[in-house]
Amino acid sequence: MKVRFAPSPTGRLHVGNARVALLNWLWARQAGGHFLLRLDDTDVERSTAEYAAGIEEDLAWLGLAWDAFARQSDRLDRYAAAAERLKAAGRLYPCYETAEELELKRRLQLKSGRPPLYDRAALKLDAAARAGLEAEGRAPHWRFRLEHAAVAWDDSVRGAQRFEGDKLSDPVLLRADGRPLYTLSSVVDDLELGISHVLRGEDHVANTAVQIQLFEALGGPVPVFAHLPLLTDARGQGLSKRLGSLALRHFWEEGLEPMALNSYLARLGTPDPIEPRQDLEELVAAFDVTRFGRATPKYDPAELEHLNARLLHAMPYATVRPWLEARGFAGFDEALWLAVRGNLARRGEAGLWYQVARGTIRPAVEEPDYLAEAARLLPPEPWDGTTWKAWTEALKQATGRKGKALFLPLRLALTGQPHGPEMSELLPLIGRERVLERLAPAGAKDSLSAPLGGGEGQGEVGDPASPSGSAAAAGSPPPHPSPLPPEGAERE
Ligand SMILES: Nc1ncnc2c1ncn2[C@@H]1O[C@H](COP(=O)(O)OP(=O)(O)OP(=O)(O)O)[C@@H](O)[C@H]1O
Repeated sequence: MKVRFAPSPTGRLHVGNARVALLNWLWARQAGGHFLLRLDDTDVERSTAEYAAGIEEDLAWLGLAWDAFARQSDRLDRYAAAAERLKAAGRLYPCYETAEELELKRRLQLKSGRPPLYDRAALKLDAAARAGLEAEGRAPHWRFRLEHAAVAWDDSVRGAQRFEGDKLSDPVLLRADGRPLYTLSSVVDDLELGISHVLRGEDHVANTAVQIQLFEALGGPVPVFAHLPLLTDARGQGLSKRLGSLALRHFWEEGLEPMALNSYLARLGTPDPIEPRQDLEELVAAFDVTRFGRATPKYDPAELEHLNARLLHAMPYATVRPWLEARGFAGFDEALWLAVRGNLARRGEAGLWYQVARGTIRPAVEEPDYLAEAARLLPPEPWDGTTWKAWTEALKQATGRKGKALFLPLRLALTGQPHGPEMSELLPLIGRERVLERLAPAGAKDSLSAPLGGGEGQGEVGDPASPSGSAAAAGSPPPHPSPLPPEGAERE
């Protein structure tokens, strides 16, 4: 099996493109086949090298490595050779109508209630008429002469498909300047590069009917086709690379997990539940092209956010460790990761908890007298998961405080945040020395005026090695407290 993902480098990939890329990749991996990345860059006015590089960057971010690479602009001689074969076989014929003439014909057809099909007037021209038109300075464009027979295929997503050849217009394959159109270049590539399965958006269904005849005219095998409905945005609007809608690049700039997007796109449009998956291999094992339905799937940002958080909350330390190390979080060990991951909406927020447990923060000190009492009752080390309970129990006895009044000033002083991971887990990770410093920091009086959970120390908290445009990172946005236990609702 060999599949391909064939975007035009006319913009950055969007989630709809990513879905097609991912599903092709999964299909190939599951079958032990090959995945080709082909850049359809014959539209020289709109294709750019930057967009081509952007597509590679976006696919790399998703983790979709390609086994082979092709660029249509490198293969123009192949399309020209195929066109010559079609001409020799009488399947490609020259036409001389201008765009205005064609438009006029179209309008007349529509007015008289006929479908706007090309009337094949050019087929009736004899050699003298053609020579006359060329002498006028008209260069021909070339149309593929379709067989007026039924074209049918068994689509892996849509089921049985059938088009009548006489209800289709002979498509233009070569422009007047000799440049090939997509219909030709795509079929020549699929044939010559050995593509066995074509999975793409349903914007290509009508193309497929024509292309099947072209595959046959060029003497090659016809691939298996699968056409997926096009994804829309949350409001039901279509997506376009050219308009930059829902570009993948924004997802990675915002620090979204690529596996959250992969997990989402691999299930969207199927009746199966959308579950967070930590690696692509899990998605490969579960892939089944026949599960995808024909209804238009809507991209739901809230569902993706939720999935991203669920993915992080279950993420093994081994998965995140290289990323933590690359950011210079020395000593961000497994215990710390396990303590904080359940509070992350973005992995970049891990930097905040790194500073809480291993670095310095500006504690939000409220009620210094209470904190002084807390320091006095702080148990000696070694500490474990029971220390917090023992400490706060002693404080409760000594002060008569309970609930929010007992817990919140401690959390604020020790983490600088009103919310966060379980204090019983955090406390041993912060350690006695830091705890004492934070309960009675120098200049504590000044910090009383610091905004709650947002002291200036927050500026240092976060990712010490923020990516400078690196595609490898699941971004590192400025940290912000995660909405975890409601105030005063410590479960200790
Ligand atoms: N909204 C969408 N949902 C799912 N697949 C899509 C969507 N838009 C395009 N595709 C598919 O993505 C692949 C790449 O197509 P293409 O490069 O033409 O993208 P495009 O977004 O339609 O581009 P443009 O906006 O530049 O015309 C094709 O298989 C196409 O069918």
